Amino acid sequence: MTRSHPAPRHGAHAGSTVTVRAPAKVNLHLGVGPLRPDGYHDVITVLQAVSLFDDLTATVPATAPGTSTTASTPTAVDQPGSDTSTGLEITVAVTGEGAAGNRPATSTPDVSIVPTGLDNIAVRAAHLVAEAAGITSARLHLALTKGIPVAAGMAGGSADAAAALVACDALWQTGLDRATLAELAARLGSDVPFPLAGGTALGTGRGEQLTDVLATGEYYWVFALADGGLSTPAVYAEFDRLSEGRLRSGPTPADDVLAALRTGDPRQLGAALVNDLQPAALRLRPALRRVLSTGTELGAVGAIVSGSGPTCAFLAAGATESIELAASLAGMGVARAVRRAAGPAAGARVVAGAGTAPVGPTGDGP
Ligand SMILES: C[C@](O)(CO)[C@H](O)COP(=O)(O)OP(=O)(O)OC[C@H]1O[C@@H](n2ccc(N)nc2=O)[C@H](O)[C@@H]1O
Ligand SMILES: Nc1ncnc2c1ncn2[C@@H]1O[C@H](COP(=O)(O)OP(=O)(O)OP(=O)(O)O)[C@@H](O)[C@H]1O
Repeated sequence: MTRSHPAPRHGAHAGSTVTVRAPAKVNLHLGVGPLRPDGYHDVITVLQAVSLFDDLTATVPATAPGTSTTASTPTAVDQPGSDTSTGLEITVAVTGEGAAGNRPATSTPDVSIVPTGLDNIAVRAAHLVAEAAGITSARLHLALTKGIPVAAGMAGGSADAAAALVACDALWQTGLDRATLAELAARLGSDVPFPLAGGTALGTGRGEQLTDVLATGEYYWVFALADGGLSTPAVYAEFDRLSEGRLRSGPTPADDVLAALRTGDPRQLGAALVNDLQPAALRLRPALRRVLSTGTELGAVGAIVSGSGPTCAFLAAGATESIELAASLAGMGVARAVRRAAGPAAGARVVAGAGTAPVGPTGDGP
């Protein structure tokens, strides 16, 4: 069965709106196996959601796409874009990290800009929800407020995709269950199921198969953001180049990180952090070596490239130490910007509009 514009009785009349907040991630362990025939790598990874967020507001526009205006703060930059490739008419506006014109002059434009057409992963997510629910015609405006740096190894696009899945499900009242949303998420990208779930989880397969892990404690992170982004496929390709000729079996298991998470001791976790993509990221961005050593010298109990980079993640011994570390790191001038965050944070959830749920205590940052 197909439906045209979702009917008012479903709550998706013009002006209906829902805002979903989704978290960034850091890989506490990223073991990478050899290249598979399908172009992916088997991984064993432990992911933690941290309190850097993207907010996605999905609205049924009151006016025709292209003529709608978007609310923005005086300093924000909007990128109106339109996807009308199907019966879905979707416009996108971006403010914050990755909005065009709002990035440092030295950044690489192709990976650091958030696209606003069908190539925006949130738009693709909306298409998947419509398809799963049998909706063939609808108008939608997606306003992204990005707090997660773009192409930075923190799964910002994946967070937006997870947010769009939850937002469209709520806005269109499609009633898709969590397992179906997780399945759609895995089709969008290896990292997408995780920001849907949040918390701390073990990822296997290409990273999309998640299992809960027993984790105690709260962890205080400091992130050193870099100018420009790194392309995830390029970092994996560099990983392949570096491992060429070496006999490699499967990805390294995450036992040390899992044991540390059970104790809740940040020092133990800091010593156990592993990222098999780090040598590749450092090869592509040699300057990150200095960022990592600076954080360690300033007292971080763990220092690692986040995912495919170029963000560097530092684990602090506690909340106070994270404030001191962030201030010192910012003062050293080795990073474009420094952000503090706590983990684990909650997964993608409605924070305003239909079905608003209260924001949890770990959901709003340190
Ligand atoms: C580096 C990580 O962020 C760690 O969590 C993820 O592995 C990347 O996940 P992602 O950005 O969602 O990646 P996808 O969109 O699924 O894949 C993009 C590209 O990254 C490479 N890729 C990704 C995941 C994986 N397990 N092996 C890969 O080789 C492939 O070249 C793929 O074409
Ligand atoms: N909503 C979006 N937000 C950010 N980037 C997007 C979005 N949609 C598409 N992209 C594209 O995806 C690319 C990767 O961006 P993203 O911020 O997800 O990188 P990442 O955090 O390094 O990814 P990961 O950690 O999952 O490998 C960008 O270069 C951008 O062109």
